[in-house]
Amino acid sequence: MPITTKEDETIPLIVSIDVGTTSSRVILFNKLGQEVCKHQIEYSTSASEQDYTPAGRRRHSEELNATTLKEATTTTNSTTAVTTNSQTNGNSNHHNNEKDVTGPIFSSVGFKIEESPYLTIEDLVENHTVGPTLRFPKPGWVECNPTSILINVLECLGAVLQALHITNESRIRHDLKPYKIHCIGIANMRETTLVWSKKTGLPIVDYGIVWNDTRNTSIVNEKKETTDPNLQERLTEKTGLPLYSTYFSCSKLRWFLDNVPEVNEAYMENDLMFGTVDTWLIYHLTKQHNFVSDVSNASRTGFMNLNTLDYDPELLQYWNIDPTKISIPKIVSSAEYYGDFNVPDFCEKIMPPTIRQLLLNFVAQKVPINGCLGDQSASLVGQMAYKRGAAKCTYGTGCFLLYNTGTEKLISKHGTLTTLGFWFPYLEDDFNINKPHFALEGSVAVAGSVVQWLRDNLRLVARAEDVGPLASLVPDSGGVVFVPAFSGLFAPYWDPDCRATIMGISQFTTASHIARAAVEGVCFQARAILKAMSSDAYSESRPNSHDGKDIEDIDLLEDVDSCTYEKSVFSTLSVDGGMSRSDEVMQIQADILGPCIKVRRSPIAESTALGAAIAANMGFKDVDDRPMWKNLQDCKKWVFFNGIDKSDTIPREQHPNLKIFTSQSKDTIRRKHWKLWETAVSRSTGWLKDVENR
Ligand SMILES: Nc1ncnc2c1ncn2[C@@H]1O[C@H](COP(=O)(O)OP(=O)(O)O)[C@@H](O)[C@H]1O
Ligand SMILES: O=P(O)(O)OC[C@H](O)CO
Repeated sequence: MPITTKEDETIPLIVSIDVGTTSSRVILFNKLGQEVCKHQIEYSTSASEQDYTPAGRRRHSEELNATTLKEATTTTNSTTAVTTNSQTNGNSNHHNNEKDVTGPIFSSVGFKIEESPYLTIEDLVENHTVGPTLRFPKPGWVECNPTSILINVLECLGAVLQALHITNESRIRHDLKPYKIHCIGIANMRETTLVWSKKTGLPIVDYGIVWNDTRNTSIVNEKKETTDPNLQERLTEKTGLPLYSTYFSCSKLRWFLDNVPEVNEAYMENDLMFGTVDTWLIYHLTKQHNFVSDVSNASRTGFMNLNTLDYDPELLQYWNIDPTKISIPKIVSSAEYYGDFNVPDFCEKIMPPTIRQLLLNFVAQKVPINGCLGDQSASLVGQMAYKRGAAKCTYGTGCFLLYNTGTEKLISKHGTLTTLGFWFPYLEDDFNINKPHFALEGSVAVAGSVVQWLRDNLRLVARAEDVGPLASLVPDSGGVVFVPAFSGLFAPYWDPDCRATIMGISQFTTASHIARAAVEGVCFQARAILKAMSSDAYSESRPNSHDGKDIEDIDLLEDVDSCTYEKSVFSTLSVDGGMSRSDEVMQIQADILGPCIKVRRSPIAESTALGAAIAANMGFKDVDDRPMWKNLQDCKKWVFFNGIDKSDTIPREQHPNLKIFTSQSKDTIRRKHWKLWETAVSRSTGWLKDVENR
């Protein structure tokens, strides 16, 4: 039975659901932005089958268990202590009690392994077959299973609710306030294209096409060749996107319609529903079956006009999509009521009884899903980069750098794209913060996925976290350059025909050189994006020239005499995401960027999930209903400064988990390496076309 208590006798929490490309997680956040409880499921890659159950869950070795538990215990104590201190207005006795009660249960890492049996899909499903969540059926093809995504989310939520239930019982026994969940926010990988039936709600085929899939290369190449350049320019102005990349949903939906008879049949019978992962989740996780997409996700479909924030008939027509034959989700803001949480029937049947009961109790509590953001927008919010000029870079499966341009839509002249950052309409009109905010985005298709490739395909390392130490065994890559273009090259190069290359190998080359070159390949792309964005931002602020020179001819990142930390447009790069956890990788990034930019690793490990929680909080129209924070400033005060009013009381640099990386590289060597990278890129581009023409 759910525990019922009066509102002021509870401590508020927000649930965040974060569906990444290679993992799903559910996190409970408190007012300090701390992870009170978390459960994560990591997916397999097809090259690592023996490490996974047939359903695609990563197997946990004894060794991994031991490490996780050790980390869990350490994190538990410190996390709980800070939480209690603020929530009880500094009552230290209370604090000590609470620490004892929650100690064994709460952690920010891997409590699940400690607290509940590790369930596999095979255990859950009787007569159903659920394939792996992520699969790579052919070169360049990346598919996800929409049903598995839902089940993973429910399993994560169930596990978290189970821990919360046990904790609350214990807290009540010890005369402590129980926790209460107020709302749910969602962050999700973007562009991934799913199609399902209006009649049944079930996927038409058992896969969605993931954002980094390149099966649509010929579609985009043909479109590019046959489209008048004036029209190309107009469409890019409307969408902010380089439409002839394989990246966006429009050409993926076109591929579905052209190549999968079942999808085309559903389209002809008006039974086809299209959506990205946000839409799929909200559709099935709300009682009302609400069919919506938040603006940040919709802006990645290639169908949305950034000027109207609605679908554009010309764009739909361009991709030959008849809107009368297909259901396309309504575009809504990032923070509003989307519906009350529900468990879809087809998932409920296959959940184990205890988890099912916990989920159904949760349904009875009518918890609203109130916030949704594409994951990169979510981490922009979670890093508190609300204001124009703020930037962040997230190193997950891919790497995504977003630069907040405020309410103004900036179209890049240097290869980055324009996207919708976030829209929180219920906030008070304070410097337009309640208006849609735009961002310039530099997207790198391959970041953590090259680490997975080294681990699963080459078996150079046993775990992702071993890559940094392996790469830093050598001082440089020994002349090796790795262009990790598994899915073509995204920003700022935009070449769907590029494929990954490793150049400069000699007998001197070791595994460490390859690992280092792989990591550098990601960091060089981040540098290329920063160079492009600096030029865009600089041209905007000083449109004429840079000391008489043409901006195109200047690498602002190497303008070391005038471009000091203080002067540079991007003096600090705020980073987060899986790969940023490695000190070695971030030092390599700082060395590649040089002295104009320092790398600042966020104290908030899960910025993306926190961003979704913030959106959910701001989705309550009435400020008095917002369970944790009154507005974004209030949120920053609690999350960054422990609720202390004067934000300068605790300098940000002294935040315990914050780490700054500065360049240790020599100017001449750094510049030489950058030239080598540019040469390698130019030799890798157009590879597929060259191969086909032979
Ligand atoms: N310590 C580490 N060093 C290098 N790479 C890492 C490390 N930890 C995780 N990764 C990489 O980060 C990725 C996972 O990051 P995450 O932010 O969870 O991604 P996503 O949201 O795309 O699932 C994986 O591809 C993994 O290889
Ligand atoms: O899975 P991530 O975190 O690398 O994010 C995927 C992006 O949303 C794709 O655009």
